[in-house]
Amino acid sequence: MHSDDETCIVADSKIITLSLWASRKIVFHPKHQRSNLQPSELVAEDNSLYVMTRSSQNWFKHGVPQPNPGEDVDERISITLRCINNKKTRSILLMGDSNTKEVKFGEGSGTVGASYPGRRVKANMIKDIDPEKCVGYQNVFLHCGTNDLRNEYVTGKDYIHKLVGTLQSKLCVIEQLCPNTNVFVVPVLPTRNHTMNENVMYFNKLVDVMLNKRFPNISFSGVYGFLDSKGLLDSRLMRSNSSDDFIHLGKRGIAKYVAMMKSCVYRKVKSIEHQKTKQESAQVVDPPGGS
Ligand SMILES: O=C(O)CCC(=O)C(=O)O
Ligand SMILES: [Fe+2]
Repeated sequence: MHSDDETCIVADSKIITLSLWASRKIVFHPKHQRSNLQPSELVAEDNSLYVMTRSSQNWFKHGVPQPNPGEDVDERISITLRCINNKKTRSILLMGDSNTKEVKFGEGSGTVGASYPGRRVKANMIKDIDPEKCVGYQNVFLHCGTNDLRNEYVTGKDYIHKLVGTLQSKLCVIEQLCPNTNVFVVPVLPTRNHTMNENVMYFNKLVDVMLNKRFPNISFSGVYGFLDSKGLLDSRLMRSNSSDDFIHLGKRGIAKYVAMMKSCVYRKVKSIEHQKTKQESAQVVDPPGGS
């Protein structure tokens, strides 16, 4: 039993298997204990195709059971087609509020660019983060927005502690579903509203502590280049056409945000490659069987 979950397989792609010459049973087993999914199976007939989603690989293992000893079965061949992208180590899923809406993935000017394929998924509040959407991406950016921290919602420090608890439980599920994905939590960008900023800073501080304690591999950085000398969101990075919008990034701000994401991914990919090379050369140097 196995999953087709190699990192080079494109996240939203289909995996297609063509069966020829004979039929076989294909079995599917859930991979995670916490999931309430049931095992299932299908018969792949001669001259048929069956299709699996890439993300189903994160939930199920599949396989073709061996014939019983002495059982006489016709020969079968299967051909499996997968969509591969060699830039996959740089694939990005960006999940966040309206401030991430203008981040455009794809090719051409004003986009993230073809070297970093990906997509943006809306999550206006922390409760809207959908861990299943992260599967298949090598890099996930969770952009915590200000919606949860609106002055009218924040009833006190307990409320902010609870929010961080919700974020922690979302991260636990992401960790389980996508153990090999690099996760980046982007701190909430301070705004130009002082009262809101107090809540933002308190939330960011708690998230920092929670990540250090529970998820030491998750990166949490990227805000400070967006602030002016007073610690407020730099007005030059904001939308210029509306004076009462004290939250949203404009074109320049979005470009800076995209550059920040790309540099986070680039540095992470390089450090993973570096670690791998170090491990490989250690294996070459080590005498077989150890000392
Ligand atoms: O032969 C089959 O139907 C399964 C093939 C398969 O799982 C694979 O090639 O990854
Ligand atoms: Fe497979």
